Amino acid sequence: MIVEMTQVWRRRGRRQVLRGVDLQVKPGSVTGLLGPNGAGKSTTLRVLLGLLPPQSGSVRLFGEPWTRSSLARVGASVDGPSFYGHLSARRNLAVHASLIGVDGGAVDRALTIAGLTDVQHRRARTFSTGMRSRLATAIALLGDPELVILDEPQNGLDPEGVREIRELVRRLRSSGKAVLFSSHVLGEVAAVADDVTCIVAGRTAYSGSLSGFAPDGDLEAAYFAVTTAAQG
Ligand SMILES: Nc1ncnc2c1ncn2[C@@H]1O[C@H](COP(=O)(O)OP(=O)(O)OP(=O)(O)O)[C@@H](O)[C@H]1O
Repeated sequence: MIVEMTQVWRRRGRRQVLRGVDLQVKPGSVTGLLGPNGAGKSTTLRVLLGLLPPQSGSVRLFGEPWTRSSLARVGASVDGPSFYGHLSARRNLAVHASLIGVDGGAVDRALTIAGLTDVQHRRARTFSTGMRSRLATAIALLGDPELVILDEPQNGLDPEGVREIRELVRRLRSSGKAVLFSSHVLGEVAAVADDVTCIVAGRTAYSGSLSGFAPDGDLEAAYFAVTTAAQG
């Protein structure tokens, strides 16, 4: 397993936000993280990235107990796009590449996989929301990570942007990477995910294959059935 979280608990302020999160990500697969607003999806991703230590439970990455050094094999975009608006996409990537010590070849590979080669010389501040989202993902890809984590990548995108993210996620999978992304866009989860984890009120209500979650292909009906039952 690339990710194996078992019975993770975590408070934020006085609230017990996570109260039993189980999450698995298999090699080379795409996992969609679902759940209502405030269910704990972002908190779960933050625990995985070591931004918030778990109070209890176990977090394993790449088959071993979590360590900070294992994050070298993870690329993440969890806090929205962050880059220098006055620099081109290419220069932004070059700055990040030198920070993490990878060569110019990594910049070209990240531009290609994020679908930004044609606009690489444009200043980032002129980018649409969709292009910004792909630039953030390109930055996450620089270190050639085995696991890519995206927090609500479709957020605020128009239909074309949503389609570009779908194609990007598929390219990531075809290049052998595992992808974990949170989303409220059920149609996109249905279109790209192999597996689904659904968190409701801080607990995992379902974790397994997409086809097991929605055997008849109706992800919306399955989502409401699982979230209603878990809120019980
Ligand atoms: N910095 C913080 N301090 C205190 N509480 C927080 C903080 N961040 C989030 N929370 C609370 O933790 C709970 C879970 O938030 P989280 O962002 O993990 O949920 P989410 O499933 O990602 O939600 P959404 O779908 O709205 O993004 C919410 O009740 C939220 O108010």
